[in-house]
Amino acid sequence: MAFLKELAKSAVQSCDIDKDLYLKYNVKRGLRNADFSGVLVGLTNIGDVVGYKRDENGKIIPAHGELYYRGIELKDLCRGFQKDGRHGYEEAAYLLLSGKLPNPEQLKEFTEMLARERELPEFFSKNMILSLRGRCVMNMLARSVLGLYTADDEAENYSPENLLRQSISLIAKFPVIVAYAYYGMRHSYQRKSLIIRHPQPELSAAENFLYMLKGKKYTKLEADLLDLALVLHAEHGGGNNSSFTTRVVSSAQTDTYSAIAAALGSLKGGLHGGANLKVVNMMNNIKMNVKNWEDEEEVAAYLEKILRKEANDGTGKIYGIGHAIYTLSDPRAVLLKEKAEELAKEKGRLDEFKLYALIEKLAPEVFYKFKGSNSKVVCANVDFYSGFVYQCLEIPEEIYTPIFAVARIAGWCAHRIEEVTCSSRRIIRPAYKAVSPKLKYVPLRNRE
Ligand SMILES: CC(=O)SCCNC(=O)CCNC(=O)[C@H](O)C(C)(C)COP(=O)(O)OP(=O)(O)OC[C@H]1O[C@@H](n2cnc3c(N)ncnc32)[C@H](O)[C@@H]1OP(=O)(O)O
Ligand SMILES: O=C([O-])CC(=O)C(=O)O
Repeated sequence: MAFLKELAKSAVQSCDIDKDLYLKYNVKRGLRNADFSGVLVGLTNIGDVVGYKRDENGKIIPAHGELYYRGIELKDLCRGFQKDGRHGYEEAAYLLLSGKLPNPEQLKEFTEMLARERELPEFFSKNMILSLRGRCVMNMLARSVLGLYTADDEAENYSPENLLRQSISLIAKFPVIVAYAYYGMRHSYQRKSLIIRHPQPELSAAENFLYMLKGKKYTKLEADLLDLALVLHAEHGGGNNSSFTTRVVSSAQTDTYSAIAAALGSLKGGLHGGANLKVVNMMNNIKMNVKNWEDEEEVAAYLEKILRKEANDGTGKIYGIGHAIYTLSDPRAVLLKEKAEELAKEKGRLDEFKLYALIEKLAPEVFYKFKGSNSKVVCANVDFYSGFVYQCLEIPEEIYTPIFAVARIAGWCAHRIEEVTCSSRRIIRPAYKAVSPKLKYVPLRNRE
């Protein structure tokens, strides 16, 4: 232990870089400009995330968020399939992958192809169920994705048709693997029964996922809500951490499974997709420590305590709040909140919903007071309400972040195809300036 402690001290000392050096060399920390906008690093035809406007001098003007999948506004897409009374994830995935909305025949064929592709390769299925020990479903999913490489005879074929075939297969298999991995984890770590349900081809992606998790015990509203959550999480431009990871790894001309395993590692992070579970844990902490959930002063004081690193997990983060692009609102959080309220009423959890809504209202005010008037404009992001929705759906919390992956696999695949096939592609290789002094090599015998 003492040796490791010493080693860690030395590592930390030799890793630290003065913030002023970033200014001196004009390096954008986190690839973010001083006005909080992102450094432009790529072009895409897939998703467009709009979080602010600019005035004639180029200054950022906060605005309500808009999200477009292949040029179509997300809220219009959602209203479209909701109005028809059908599920929308298959349509969204088709749109993201192909660039166009499907006609009825194309949607039928694509849906049937997805349903067929849900079956896992037999050797893999048996092997996985028996050997998938692990405590983290995201990591189990990443390992399974790498395992699928072995089952794919065309794993290294980068033709557009093959990339699409692999994409459809992964979109179809992700929910199945997550359900099996969850039950495998529960079996090996919590000593509970191992439940294996076979995927049902006649069900939509959302229904089939609920079926594999809970059997037939789900309502129409629950399936509709999960479908909406999948559509809302399917894509978010090229710059979000996991899609950018997919693009960086894909730009080196590696295989689909390696690129997607890397994206999963990114999404798991607590500042990205992992925030949905962090929000639920934070809310549990708030519920325990705030006596009156309707008292604005008491709630605000506790949020300030979180920012001061004196409460919750001590990181100073209010999870589910803030976004790299959105300022006044995240359109996905707006759409999810609407439905979350409906669901909370049905489930008798309106008190909790109201506490979420109060925190959504108070967090930006508390944040500005704490950070000062030049701080960035923050709002609730998609992760703020999603965990609450999954709680209402009685989905185990171990798979909150995996659900994000089940949805985002469509966006990752679209970005991979764009990165690999685009005629203007180049390996992504930015520059790092070395700021450490040059030292002389000292022979081992002469060192202290
Ligand atoms: C699907 C998604 O990935 S949505 C995002 C999910 N993540 C979360 O909800 C975690 C909480 N939020 C955050 O950490 C951030 O808002 C992020 C990571 C989402 C966006 O980050 P950025 O746009 O890079 O903002 P950045 O982290 O530079 O924030 C600027 C400052 O505000 C602070 N800040 C931003 N959001 C928060 C927050 N929710 N709580 C506390 N402080 C925050 C940062 O710590 C930073 O402070 P500093 O200048 O003193 O270092
Ligand atoms: O865009 C981001 O930085 C994070 C996000 O909301 C997402 O990936 O859905």
